[in-house]
Amino acid sequence: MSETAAAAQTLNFQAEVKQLLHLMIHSLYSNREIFLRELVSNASDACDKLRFEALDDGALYEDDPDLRIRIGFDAEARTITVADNGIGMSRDEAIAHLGTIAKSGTREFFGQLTGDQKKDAHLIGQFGVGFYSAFIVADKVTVVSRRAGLPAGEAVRWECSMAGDEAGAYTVEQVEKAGRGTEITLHLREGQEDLLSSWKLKSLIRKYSDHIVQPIVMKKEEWNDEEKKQVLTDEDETVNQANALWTRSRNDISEDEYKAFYKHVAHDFEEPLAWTHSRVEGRHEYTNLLYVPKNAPFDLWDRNARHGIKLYVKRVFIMDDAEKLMPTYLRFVRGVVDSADLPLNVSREILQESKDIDTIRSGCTKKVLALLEGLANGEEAADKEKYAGFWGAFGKVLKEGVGEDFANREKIAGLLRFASTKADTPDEVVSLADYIGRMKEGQDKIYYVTAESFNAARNSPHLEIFRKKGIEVLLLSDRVDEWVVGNLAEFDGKALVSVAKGGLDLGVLEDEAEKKEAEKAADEYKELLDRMKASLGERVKDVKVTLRLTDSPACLVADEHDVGMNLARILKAAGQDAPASRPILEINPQHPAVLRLKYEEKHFDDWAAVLFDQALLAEGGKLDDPATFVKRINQLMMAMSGN
Ligand SMILES: Nc1ncnc2c1ncn2[C@@H]1O[C@H](COP(=O)(O)OP(=O)(O)OP(=O)(O)O)[C@@H](O)[C@H]1O
Repeated sequence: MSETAAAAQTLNFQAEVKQLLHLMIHSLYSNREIFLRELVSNASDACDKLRFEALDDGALYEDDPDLRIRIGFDAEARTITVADNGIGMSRDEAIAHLGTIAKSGTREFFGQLTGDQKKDAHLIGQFGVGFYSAFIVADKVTVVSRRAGLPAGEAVRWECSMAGDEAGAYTVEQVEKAGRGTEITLHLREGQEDLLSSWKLKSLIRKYSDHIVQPIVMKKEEWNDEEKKQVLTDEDETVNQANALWTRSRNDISEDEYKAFYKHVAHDFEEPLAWTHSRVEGRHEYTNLLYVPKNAPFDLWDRNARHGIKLYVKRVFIMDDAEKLMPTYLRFVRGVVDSADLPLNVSREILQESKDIDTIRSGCTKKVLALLEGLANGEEAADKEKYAGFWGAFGKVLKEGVGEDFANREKIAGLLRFASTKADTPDEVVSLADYIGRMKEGQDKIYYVTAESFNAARNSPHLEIFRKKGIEVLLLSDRVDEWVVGNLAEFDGKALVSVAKGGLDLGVLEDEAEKKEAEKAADEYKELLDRMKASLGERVKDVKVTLRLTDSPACLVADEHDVGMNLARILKAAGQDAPASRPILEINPQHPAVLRLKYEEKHFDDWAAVLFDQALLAEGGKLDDPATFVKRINQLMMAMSGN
């Protein structure tokens, strides 16, 4: 190792770390006890990693094969130490892991902070507080760590001291450390003295870290008659249960234990929304304990975001973030899968190919969908409330499943919730089953409209006839909704039909008299339709008399097999080529503006263009040439006022 690396060096924190430290202290103070949970959680992960790496290289255990976490305190020095004999950190790793935040989406996360302590505390919880939570209770933190496999002389000492509540820099230097692993010493702030007690620390461990797989040991205390107080002995005692929670039977695990374990695996601050725990036997034997979080993580939409499943094989930790274990549309699920059959040396590459993994994934997917169904259809009001919460946080992600998971499509479709014309509010509360239950006598289709915003959907002219007849229409305004309807042709035998595509066929809901009227109008208006078509030229595929409108003069519809207008716009915005297709302009023969057009000579082309453009605007489209549109409107207004 070079001289410079060995000498103490002062390095600056990444700007975001400084910000996080500051926020942590100010926003999380009322949750100060979590620091112990976070440090123990990291220590446990470090032990897991060592156990896994040692599968290939047993020498990493050195002469210390029993993994454990040790917690101690020194009342005089006012310190608490959390030590593990896990994988440890090299100097470079300490700099990278403790001096920077490498998570994707970090900048976006900081952009969301508001300065309101309560809200920010919540956000920080979602971001993951981790190691830095030590600074809630300590104003100086010293980390001494040696990576397994490195010689005793190549350990690193990392230290950061806060001046007031600010810390801008830390020091690293090379030191000796006999045992591998990490020892973190917290120099407590004023007012934290209550933490310097065996009783207090033990109760925190039992409360937050009971489920940790490795033993958490502390020195035993004994009553000393001479000193008339409890004194520490040299004897160790294990404070936690120290067994893998998921291997225990469901009946033996309390709600609180499940919740505490969730916070560890998910690095979440909040309690989970729901969980499913089962042992699957048969061709493949595995245990899964899967949680649905309450809130979306800050990086839900980041393609490189971590996935939340930890894979174990026969209780040996294999990997975090095993993305193959959950389909992408369930990427918010957190938890553990422990397989009895996979080889211990399984790698990400092997997972990609493994049929066993496919089976486990499909089993886990079913479990999560069943869990969600249980909430969605639950008798208890609390379940429904939970499902509404789930939908608010993850509904958009679940929608992706309709196109992604063919085998479970109908099930996923059953879990979807939409806004509709029934309530005419943006709240997504209507299931397809609700919709079908409310269908009109003789109605055999599920109608929907897609638009870029809820208001554009709600006010779409295409809804006029539906509103008049009291037929419910789903109002879809998420981008992903186009993907949903593009992949979901029917539900429960009922076709999903866009109200803005193809010829409107209301089947038996159609009024015969109206139909006749329209046919008559089509004959009567044939000449006008032809003239308009000729005038609009390339902009339209056809011009027809409509059945859809009651109030508006015109609307645009896509031909049956063409890409819908909203989807075409989304594709265009995403830089993708939508197949070029022209819309059909439908005109309302009852409307005075249309009636008038029959007799228009001089300004016919302007009228036709304005009708087209306003139909385009009404359904959320953008004008190619807004200036000309405005000019035409002005000209027509002047013409009407006799100028
Ligand atoms: N006891 C430890 N032994 C070895 N490495 C550690 C230890 N504690 C922390 N680290 C390293 O520092 C990194 C950062 O820890 P930190 O707790 O801040 O975040 P995290 O655990 O990765 O994620 P989260 O913020 O979600 O908790 C860890 O990923 C790990 O690589």
